[in-house]
Amino acid sequence: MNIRVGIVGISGFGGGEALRLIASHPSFELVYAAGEGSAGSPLMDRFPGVPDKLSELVIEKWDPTALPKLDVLFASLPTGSSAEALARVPEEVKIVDIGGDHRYIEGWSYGLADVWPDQIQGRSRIANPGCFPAATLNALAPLLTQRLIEPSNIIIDAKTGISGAGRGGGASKFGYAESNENVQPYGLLKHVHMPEIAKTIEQLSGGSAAGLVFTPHLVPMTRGELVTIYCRGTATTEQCLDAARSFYADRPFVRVTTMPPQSKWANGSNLCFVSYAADPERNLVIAIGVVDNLGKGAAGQAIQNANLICGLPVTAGLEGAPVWP
Ligand SMILES: NC(=O)C1=CN([C@@H]2O[C@H](COP(=O)(O)OP(=O)(O)OC[C@H]3O[C@@H](n4cnc5c(N)ncnc54)[C@H](OP(=O)(O)O)[C@@H]3O)[C@@H](O)[C@H]2O)C=CC1
Ligand SMILES: CC(=O)N[C@@H](CCC(=O)OP(=O)(O)O)C(=O)O
Repeated sequence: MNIRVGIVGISGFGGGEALRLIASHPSFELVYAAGEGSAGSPLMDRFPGVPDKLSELVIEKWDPTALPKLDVLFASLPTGSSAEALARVPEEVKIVDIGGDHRYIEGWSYGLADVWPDQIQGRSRIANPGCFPAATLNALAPLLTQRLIEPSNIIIDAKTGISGAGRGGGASKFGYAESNENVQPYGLLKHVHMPEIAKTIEQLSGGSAAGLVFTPHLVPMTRGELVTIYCRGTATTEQCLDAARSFYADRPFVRVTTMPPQSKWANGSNLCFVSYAADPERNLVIAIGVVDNLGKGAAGQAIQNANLICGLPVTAGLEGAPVWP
């Protein structure tokens, strides 16, 4: 079965990763590529390694009212620039928005695909989670649903590869000289991912996430993301691991490990690794989550969501092993 798909924002990091995954997807056929500055370029010029079957495709100027016949559109536009245009996409075209404009917005389902796939199946407007929420919420979901931690006392310390900031334009602040051998905290106290993390914590636990603290750091790697989450609770390490093993028993993309996971384990894949260490006497639970920011953090989870809304096996096109080293 061929499902006709398009990508807007294909020249960017998220769009490019969606292209890579769709190129080898068993059911998706890429028939539409769009952008702004890249419009008019043959796909081959932007991505010289693109498979032959896609070599004729030319990037079009993004116009939601001039789409070819499409079943699914992946939108990978800068947050803040997709809401108005996506509202004009015909109703019959399903949308997965990789950007941040539709998270917890009426009419859109929050696509936390490993946690609540049943809330995604059958929908046609999916807001993909941000990259940090993807790593964080997958690690926390088993603990919150089993009431093993207090939802109101969670501190997230996150590290991300530079590609998390996107390809950017000429004014990009993430050149080699600034980023290499440098660690940079940012978004203190008010990062844009706080609301979606807090809302999901509250939804999963039924309690308040009022004390949430989240501090991301840019580290000098291309891809990858690791979150270390400090929580209050009296569960043991084994109880946390068991809760996660049973929560993710039939979820192919989340691996529960006893060893603390490393960012490289997930690179190039849609996998998420979670692990836990707890000391009941100190009322302390540490949860760790690892994703590839462009995989589970963006395009991988977007394909997973598209599989769910198209009624395909959830693993279709996502079975490739991570890249290592
Ligand atoms: N990078 C990551 O790890 C993650 C990113 N995201 C989100 O995904 C979205 C895309 O991010 P990312 O790929 O990193 O960003 P990039 O900056 O790499 O790419 C964004 C692309 O959007 C296109 N674009 C910008 N403005 C317009 C417009 N007006 N019309 C059409 N196309 C436009 C640009 O294409 P052109 O070259 O043609 O101008 C550009 O290539 C963002 O919302 C981001 O926050 C989410 C999770 C993780
Ligand atoms: C390194 C870096 O800048 N990362 C981005 C997260 C990318 C992402 O998930 O963005 P959206 O929520 O906009 O989709 C950030 O912290 O904002």
